[in-house]
Amino acid sequence: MFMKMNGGKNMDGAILAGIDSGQENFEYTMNELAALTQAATIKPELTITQKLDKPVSATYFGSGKLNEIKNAATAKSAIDLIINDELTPTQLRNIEDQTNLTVIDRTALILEIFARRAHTREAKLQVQIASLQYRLPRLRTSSLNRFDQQTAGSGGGFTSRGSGETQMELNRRTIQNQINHLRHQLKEVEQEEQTKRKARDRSNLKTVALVGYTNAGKSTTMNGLLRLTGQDEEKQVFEKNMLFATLDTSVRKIQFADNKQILLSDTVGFVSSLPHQLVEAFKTTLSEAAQADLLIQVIDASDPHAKEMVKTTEKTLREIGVTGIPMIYAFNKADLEPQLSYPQIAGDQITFSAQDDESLKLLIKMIKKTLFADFETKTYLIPFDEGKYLEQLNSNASILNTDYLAKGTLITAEVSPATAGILQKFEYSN
Ligand SMILES: Nc1nc2c(ncn2[C@@H]2O[C@H](COP(=O)(O)OP(=O)(O)OP(=O)(O)O)[C@@H](O)[C@H]2O)c(=O)[nH]1
Ligand SMILES: [Mg+2]
Repeated sequence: MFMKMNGGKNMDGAILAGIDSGQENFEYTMNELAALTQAATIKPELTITQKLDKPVSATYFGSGKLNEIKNAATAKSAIDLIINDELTPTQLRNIEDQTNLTVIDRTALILEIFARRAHTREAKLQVQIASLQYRLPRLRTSSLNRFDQQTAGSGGGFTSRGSGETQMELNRRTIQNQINHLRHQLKEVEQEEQTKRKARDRSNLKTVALVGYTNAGKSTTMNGLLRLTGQDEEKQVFEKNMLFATLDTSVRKIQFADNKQILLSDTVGFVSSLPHQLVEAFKTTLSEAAQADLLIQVIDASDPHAKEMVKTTEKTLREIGVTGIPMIYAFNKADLEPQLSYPQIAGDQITFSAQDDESLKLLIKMIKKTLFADFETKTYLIPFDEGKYLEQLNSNASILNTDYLAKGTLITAEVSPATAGILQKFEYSN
């Protein structure tokens, strides 16, 4: 695992480098790389970029640029080189040979952060598989050996290498076996999750999924909604100012004051160019959103790159097959932007703060309006000996009025199409 000998107190320094081939969001992805670097507790010392139409196939950067990087690293006492792209195994090896730095590409960096943040068994297995998958073609890429090699089981580690050809073959086979073994375990865990999911589906509740960029405030929104609707504190999820605080999916039932209920899920956040190994390994976790009736895309409105983040989120959603689900665009952290007035709704957008109750109430209103548009107001006369239907209404529907007549209870409520179907025989007309 990538653990610092000093316990992370004096962070390693790194040179950040990338190729600018005219892509429109280059600067944004370099900034994001710096944030990811910090999330892996490495200190970005200096950023070096090269304008090139496409990377040099053997060494990624041109040789002059590699020299510049090497000299800069010496001047800054940096020992890591973090590159804004996924490198080929050859590029990785060549750059390490030429610079004597530990080369960490964007994929390895994100994998490392995920490895550190994974808490649930499912997330741990998913990260381990993705990490091994990344390592497999790169087994002999490096001659530097700064990181512990006992990583195969724990899922982390930027690099790994064998001492010779035979050792390498052995490593390769071992890793492949390990991947197979972990996949098998993951399947079992996923099946358990699947069973839970099926039970939830049977409950027939509308489901809402929070999606969006990492650190946008999804978990804070979830916790705010839970608190406001009086759910137990233990139902709260983990929220923190760091990239990829959440790596698993939490689903909670929420009952509003008018008895309407939903299932709300909070899950992994996105980042630009999420490594394909991770998308693959996390598919089941991510696909929670695919089953939702409504998506709430949480956006950090205080981030200057909010627009790009929306694009990234939508691209990732398409990649994991989440399309055609109604979406609320929730522009969060409005409290940090003095020029924004909040809470405020415009069409399918809300400007709000997940830490502000008035905001959350307005969000609830919006959720209800979208999800329960097909609810109808009906009046029923339920005979006294059919009490179970009355109970059902009282616990599931928003009751607008109740009266007691000689023949039974006269009750007016807002009901779902399903409930309306069941209660049709009691419908009251005067
Ligand atoms: N000022 C302010 N900070 C907020 C608001 N909402 C969330 N935050 C902060 O933003 C940080 C990230 O919040 P999370 O809820 O953990 O973000 P997330 O989207 O779940 O992030 P990941 O789990 O990493 O994908 C935390 O430090 C929150 O306290 C808000 O409305 N205003
Ligand atoms: Mg979260």
